Amino acid sequence: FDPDAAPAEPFPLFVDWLTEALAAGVREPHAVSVATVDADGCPDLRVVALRDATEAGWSFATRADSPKGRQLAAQPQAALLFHWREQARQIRVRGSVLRADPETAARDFLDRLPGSRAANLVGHQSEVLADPAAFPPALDAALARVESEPDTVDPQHALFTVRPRTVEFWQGVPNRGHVRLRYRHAGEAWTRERLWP
Ligand SMILES: Cc1cc2nc3c(=O)[nH]c(=O)nc-3n(C[C@H](O)[C@H](O)[C@H](O)COP(=O)(O)O)c2cc1C
Repeated sequence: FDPDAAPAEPFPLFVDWLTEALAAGVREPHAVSVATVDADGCPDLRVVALRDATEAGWSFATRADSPKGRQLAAQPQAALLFHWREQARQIRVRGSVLRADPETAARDFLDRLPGSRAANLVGHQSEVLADPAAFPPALDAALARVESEPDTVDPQHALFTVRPRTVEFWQGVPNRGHVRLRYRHAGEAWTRERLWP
């Protein structure tokens, strides 16, 4: 990784690194950790699937009524972390979070495979499952609904975009002289700065 040859903005570098991760055989490079904070300021963290990435930001989908959905409604800030172990690389993104309009979220929902839509429609994400036997019939009912009403959209399906304020590209180096390049959005333009390892 030659930071002096890096582009002026972070998004093209993300695309380069993602392309290289796929070529290097990184498994599930689109799995990304998302950090949010709860009402007490306590961090929360989980993995989600990256749905899209553009100049405007990094997007993922979840239920609006899940803990992360509620945390983002109250405090629309998040951090993302990609860790590509095979390449000793990580990418850190921090920024404000924007929820997509219902039409965009509906398109994202209908783009999914039937099994994924059914699993979403079951709902109750992260609620206590007092009786595990309650899940299979709930999933079967949701699958039947997806089959009989294929245009059904889960109103709780939400698409969130993290709009980057900082993006850091971290390349591990065996001698510990890890190469770090941080992009910082300052006003209209991006600033690039090297960081001590
Ligand atoms: C590889 C992987 C991908 C995942 N993708 C998603 C996802 O795209 N959306 C989602 O809501 N949960 C996803 N999950 C489950 C979340 O990690 C988490 O368990 C769930 O969303 C509940 O989080 P919450 O209680 O913080 O809201 C994924 C888990 C893994 C391991």
